[in-house]
Amino acid sequence: MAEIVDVVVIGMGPGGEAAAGELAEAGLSVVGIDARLVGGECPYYGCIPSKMMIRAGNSLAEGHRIRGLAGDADIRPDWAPVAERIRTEATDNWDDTVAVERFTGKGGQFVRGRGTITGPRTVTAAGREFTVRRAIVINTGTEPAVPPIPGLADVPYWTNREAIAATEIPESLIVIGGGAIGAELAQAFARFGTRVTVLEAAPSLLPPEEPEAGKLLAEVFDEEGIDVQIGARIENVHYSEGTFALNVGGSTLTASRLLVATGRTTNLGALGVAALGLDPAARFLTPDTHMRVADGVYAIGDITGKGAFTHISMYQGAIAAAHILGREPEPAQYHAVPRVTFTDPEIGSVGLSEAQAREEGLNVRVGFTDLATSARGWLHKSGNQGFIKLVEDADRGVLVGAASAGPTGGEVLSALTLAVHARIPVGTLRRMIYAYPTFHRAIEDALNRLE
Ligand SMILES: Cc1cc2nc3c(=O)[nH]c(=O)nc-3n(C[C@H](O)[C@H](O)[C@H](O)COP(=O)(O)OP(=O)(O)OC[C@H]3O[C@@H](n4cnc5c(N)ncnc54)[C@H](O)[C@@H]3O)c2cc1C
Ligand SMILES: NC(=O)c1ccc[n+]([C@@H]2O[C@H](COP(=O)([O-])OP(=O)(O)OC[C@H]3O[C@@H](n4cnc5c(N)ncnc54)[C@H](O)[C@@H]3O)[C@@H](O)[C@H]2O)c1
Repeated sequence: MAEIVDVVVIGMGPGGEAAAGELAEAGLSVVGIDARLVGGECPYYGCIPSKMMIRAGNSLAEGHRIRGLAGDADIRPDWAPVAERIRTEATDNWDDTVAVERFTGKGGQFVRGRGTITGPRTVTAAGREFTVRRAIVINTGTEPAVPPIPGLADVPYWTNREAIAATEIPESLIVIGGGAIGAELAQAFARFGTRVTVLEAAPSLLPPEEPEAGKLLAEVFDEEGIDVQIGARIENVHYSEGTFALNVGGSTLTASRLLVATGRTTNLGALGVAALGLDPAARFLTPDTHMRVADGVYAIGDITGKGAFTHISMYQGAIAAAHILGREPEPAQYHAVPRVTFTDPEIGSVGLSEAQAREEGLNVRVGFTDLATSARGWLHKSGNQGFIKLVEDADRGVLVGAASAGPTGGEVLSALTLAVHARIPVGTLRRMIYAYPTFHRAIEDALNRLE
């Protein structure tokens, strides 16, 4: 017999967990369903533990920068504290008891299992059937995508999940994919002494970002001894006795570990979206500005294809929860989505790239400045690589996109995100006073170079 509740949240990623908690606290009867861990990819296999690895790797890199700036240092990397921190502080040994209790403490009911939509208002999970009075919220996220390279499916490759859980540093690592995951993890492992090769099929690292970002990262990786092969065509993969062998462009590359970081995949068919009249073969669900994909059905997070970032999941979750509660949330806007790849230098960007702005037919002016030649970059010296790039819609006199690469590129991005989000006139940005000698003062230089 179906259990009648107000809301069912299928998948408890960051936005789903927050929305389910908010709805339960507001007094609705809420069932949260997750097949794996409450909180989703970010706390257990993504943002949080990967940034712990990166923080540790960056501290090693800073240690190496002592030479030439402040004397000498004897750096001996040790992965053990990183693995321990990830196990105990980040993931509770991949145990979500605290998150489950946080939700049930707000009055929610948690069901561990795979949720399937069986009708416009019904969901099944763990042998139970739920009928909703108000809403179904879909926050099922993504799974690592594995490309159809001959032999790959038969070898014990890592995805981000195994890489994050590594208790020992691999002697050598081949990373397939030089996107956000591949670039971040490649550099983190390399800084602990792993010999790393990155194979990227596109003509640059981080292909959706400005080409200057991919070029900069390739230069830095080269300086750090990371082998980067762009335009890579992997013919096949073999594995024998602890060694992976990849045939790439006529030569054979070997390593003790192989990380597949080639994007993400979804499975709307298995979720049962056909029962809602939606296309089960589609890759993403396309919500309206209040996150509805059908009457009484909301979708949030990576599954919406609006940017696979925790901040998008949280943003959309808050809108969906407010709408379900009958409030009038501001419609979702995506013209100023910020993103930061936490390599060193960090690569931050917001809004449109130059190429996207030109594709949209805008009258584009671009301002570019090299961070290393700014006052702060020059005095920072070692580790000062970076740039600011601004993309202006010259007809409206506002920035529609910007990129900020550098030691604190993600933090400098905040000013640029505000400018794009609030459509602040370029004239106003030019009249602003930029503190000397900050990294963000380079924004003023880039503004003066708009042409
Ligand atoms: C290595 C890595 C690093 C990252 N770093 C960052 C970062 O620094 N910053 C950032 O903003 N983003 C980062 N991301 C992306 C970020 O993790 C995701 O965008 C974020 O988790 C939001 O995803 P989501 O809300 O769609 O759900 P997810 O986090 O993907 O969670 C979905 C949940 O749904 C569950 N589920 C799926 N199907 C079902 C079903 N049928 N029934 C029940 N449960 C189901 C899953 O078990 C999972 O718990 C990173 C990702 C990775 C992999
Ligand atoms: N700091 C962050 O915010 C952060 C960090 C990690 C991940 N993420 C999110 O997670 C998503 C997934 O990350 P990802 O790195 O897996 O995906 P991605 O789409 O960012 O990068 C995948 C890369 O793999 C390449 N590729 C695909 N097939 C290939 C093949 N056969 N051979 C060689 N290269 C191939 C693609 O050209 C692409 O550059 C990202 O899009 C991002 O939104 C965010």
